[in-house]
Amino acid sequence: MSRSLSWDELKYELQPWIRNAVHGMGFEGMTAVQASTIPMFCGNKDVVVESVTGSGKTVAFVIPIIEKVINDVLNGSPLKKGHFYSLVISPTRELSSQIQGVFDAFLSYFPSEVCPIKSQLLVGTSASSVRDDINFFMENKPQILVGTPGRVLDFLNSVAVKSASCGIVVLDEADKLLDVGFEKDVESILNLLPKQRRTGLFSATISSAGDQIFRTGMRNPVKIAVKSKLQNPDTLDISYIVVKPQDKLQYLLHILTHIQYKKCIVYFPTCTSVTYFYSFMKHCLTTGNTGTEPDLFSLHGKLQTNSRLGTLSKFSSGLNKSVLLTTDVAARGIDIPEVDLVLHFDPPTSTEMFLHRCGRTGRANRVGRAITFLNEGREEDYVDFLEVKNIEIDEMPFEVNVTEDLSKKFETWVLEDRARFDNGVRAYVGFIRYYSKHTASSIFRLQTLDYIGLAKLYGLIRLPRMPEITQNLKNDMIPADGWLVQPPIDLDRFAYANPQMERSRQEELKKGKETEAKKKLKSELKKKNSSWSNKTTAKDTKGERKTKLALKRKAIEEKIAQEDEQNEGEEEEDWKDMVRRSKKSKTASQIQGDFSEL
Ligand SMILES: Nc1ncnc2c1ncn2[C@@H]1O[C@H](COP(=O)(O)OP(=O)(O)OP(=O)(O)O)[C@@H](O)[C@H]1O
Repeated sequence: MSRSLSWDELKYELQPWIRNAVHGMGFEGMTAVQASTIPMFCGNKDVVVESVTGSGKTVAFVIPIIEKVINDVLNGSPLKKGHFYSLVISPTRELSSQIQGVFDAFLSYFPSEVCPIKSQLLVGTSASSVRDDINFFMENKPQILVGTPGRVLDFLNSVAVKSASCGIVVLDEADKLLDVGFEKDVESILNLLPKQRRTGLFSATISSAGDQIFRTGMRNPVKIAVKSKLQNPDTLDISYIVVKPQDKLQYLLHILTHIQYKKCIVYFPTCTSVTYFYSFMKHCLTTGNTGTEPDLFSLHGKLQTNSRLGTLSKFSSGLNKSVLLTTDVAARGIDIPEVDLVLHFDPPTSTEMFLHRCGRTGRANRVGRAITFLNEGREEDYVDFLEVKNIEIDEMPFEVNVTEDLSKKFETWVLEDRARFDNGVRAYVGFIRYYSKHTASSIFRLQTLDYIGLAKLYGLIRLPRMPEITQNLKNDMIPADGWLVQPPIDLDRFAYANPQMERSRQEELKKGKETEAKKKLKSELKKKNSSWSNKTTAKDTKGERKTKLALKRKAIEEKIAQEDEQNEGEEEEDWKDMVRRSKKSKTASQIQGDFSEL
């Protein structure tokens, strides 16, 4: 998006009110992807569009959809009950809501006296059901629908909704939608739509969708790729910093409180790690009181839709320096112009996700910076790996001087509430599972992970028992009984701050102790019985030995008798002496044998 072209150069005649809209919205020129996509998609072509993050792909499909819908409204027969003209699918609720916002921004310029053009959002929320969506749809008669795959499919499956008039469909973040997880729903949606339709696939990383593209039922699609040699936008500066895992949080807090930025997004590996670090970071920032602390927000996929959308809107509109802690749920498509810093607490599991995360900044020709933390050791190879993939990355251009040691503060904070300890363990275990899913598996290896350093990063007081640790950490490196603090904590007395949770823990503890006592009693009884039976077996073996001895004695006596018969006149020997002699000779020969083998 380095150079913008005049809208006059567009090889398609836009409706006058759309020309007014683009200028009204401050889009003085068009971007390269808009210049190449709009004429194709407005003509009768199916399109597959790949262009770097923040290059204006949304407008590149919003204009053709509006053009077509208005054409249908003005020139076709009136839209029948339960019908709609177009559909946009995106992988997340946030992105769907954002896309609907772009439609509405354009449509606010449309002269409503002609005929109102409306859009409707279809995403799962606890506040509204599919039935509510259908009722709203029947009442408001929107021509344009935007939503996430699950809710769109449920909606289209209703008998009240008719898909026959849908003439244009867009899959935004198409590679994600065609990937496992969404692919089945998306395929079912496409099967419900008329075959004679226009289809557009859009993403910054569409090449990774591979053959899946051909399963979307497109007819001779035009591939539009707006790219330079690099996969990241020119205005986006990507750098890395190598740290010991246990120092990472100090570095993060230092960067967030010491460098210049307006809005920052920090990506964590899992929902649990977002919640966990959010609580501790909030604690650190509120007790820091240096006046440079940013406002902190958290967002992840396990939160209710309304709360997610609310957080995103507060983060976007806040006037203070703000930080959003999140997961990959907010990695694709989210467009918040003021975001000028992105931090990867850990690199994501795929290169595509790395590009999408970084691409939340440096959008639309604005300057942005993305920094990724790399754990000391093997992870440093990630730099070369990205360069091979045409992603330019340099060492972070400034020093971080961390003086404060957070470990004591973290330990005190964790010991205040057992729930924090539980969450820390959950976050740590979740991270290790996440780590095993890296596509660059020769770099991100479980075998070389610093399990103890990471446990310190997660504020753990004790290492959890998990196969990844026992298989990859040498026994002498595992601290006694897994304790990372000395003296060890009395876990029975480690309480939850929440009284209800503590009450049920106490009950469980009591029950556990009772079962333990019962078990002990049972095992003692078993021991008693088993020693009696052991005695019996001992008796048995004693008896057996006696019989064997008697047999042996009998054999010797017979032998003596035979020899006596043969050697008459020789002195009669006591059989006991003979036994002694034979035993002695056996031992002697044995010793001789042993020596000879030396
Ligand atoms: N012609 C234009 N001139 C200036 N800014 C534009 C233009 N078109 C779009 N923009 C702005 O560029 C920003 C990025 O646009 P958009 O969200 O569509 O990017 P994208 O290519 O879809 O990115 P991603 O791949 O991250 O989803 C938005 O803030 C949008 O308002």
